[in-house]
Amino acid sequence: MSDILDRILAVKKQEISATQTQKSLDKIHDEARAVPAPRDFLQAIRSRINQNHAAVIAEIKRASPSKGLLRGQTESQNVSGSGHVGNLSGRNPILEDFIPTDIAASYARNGAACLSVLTDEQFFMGNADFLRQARAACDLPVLRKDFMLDEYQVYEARAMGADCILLIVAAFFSPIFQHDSAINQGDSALERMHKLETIAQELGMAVLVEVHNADELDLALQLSTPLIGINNRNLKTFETTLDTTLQLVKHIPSGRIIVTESGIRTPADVEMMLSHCIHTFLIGETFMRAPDPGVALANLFTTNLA
Ligand SMILES: O=C(O)c1ccccc1NCC(=O)[C@H](O)[C@H](O)COP(=O)(O)O
Repeated sequence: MSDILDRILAVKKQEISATQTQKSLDKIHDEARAVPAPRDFLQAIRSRINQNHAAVIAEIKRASPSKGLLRGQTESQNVSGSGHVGNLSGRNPILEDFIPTDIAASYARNGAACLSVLTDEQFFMGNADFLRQARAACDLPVLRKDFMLDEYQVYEARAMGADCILLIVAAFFSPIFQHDSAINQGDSALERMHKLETIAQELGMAVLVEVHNADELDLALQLSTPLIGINNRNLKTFETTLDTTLQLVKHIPSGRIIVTESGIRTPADVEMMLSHCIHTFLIGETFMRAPDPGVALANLFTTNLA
């Protein structure tokens, strides 16, 4: 296995097959159609920008492969119930703990356009319940942040309440997709991405397509979604450089909404992106490490768009 993405995708392959054994594609398909209608992710971004504000997709991420635990505890956490931690005597849950409802409400109060919630359990300590809890605690549209390869995961995303899915182009260039016929079922990378995009759109969800380099961008631009995420994190070294966004943005035609993802930490980072007309940001770690993630958002985004 060459990098973290390959290791994550190998686990996703197992998960997809195990989950389908428990719940059939037909059943998850029905559940996806039975949940309340999706919230408009694109409109939430556009409306913040039209009001002269940066649009922030604020992430709820308990841990990450690059940084380990970011917020909360690893033990005694109730992930399947309310999301609230038991036994808090002597500690301040807002300051110390990972409580998706509180984080989501704070993000909403402080001007986030949308939420992003990690649902991957093994590498990010995420959970589908975190998405459900966060969405129920506010009116913001929610991105299911996970590693999609298969149509089952798109229906599953909608069934858990997601309003947007993520398609990481690198996942479809990976050895596991390219060489495993059980996963690709004869589809090329572009064919599979098209299929997943179409299902998401039919279900009323938006699609954020994510790239790290020019080859991935070529493929992303063949999809119809206007939302193009440029991830500043190198998945082999975990280093982030905002230069990735600045280089790739030159090759994106007008009419797309560019989302700069990963490694945004300081007001200077935000100002630099705004000065290059990049108005949409996906930020996790900087907010997760702050005592109150929503207040950290408000403090990072103090200026209006020009
Ligand atoms: O965050 C990681 O370590 C990571 C490792 C491997 C694949 C993806 C990873 N992160 C997913 C993301 O895209 C970020 O959570 C998101 O862009 C926010 O980044 P940040 O603001 O740096 O937390």
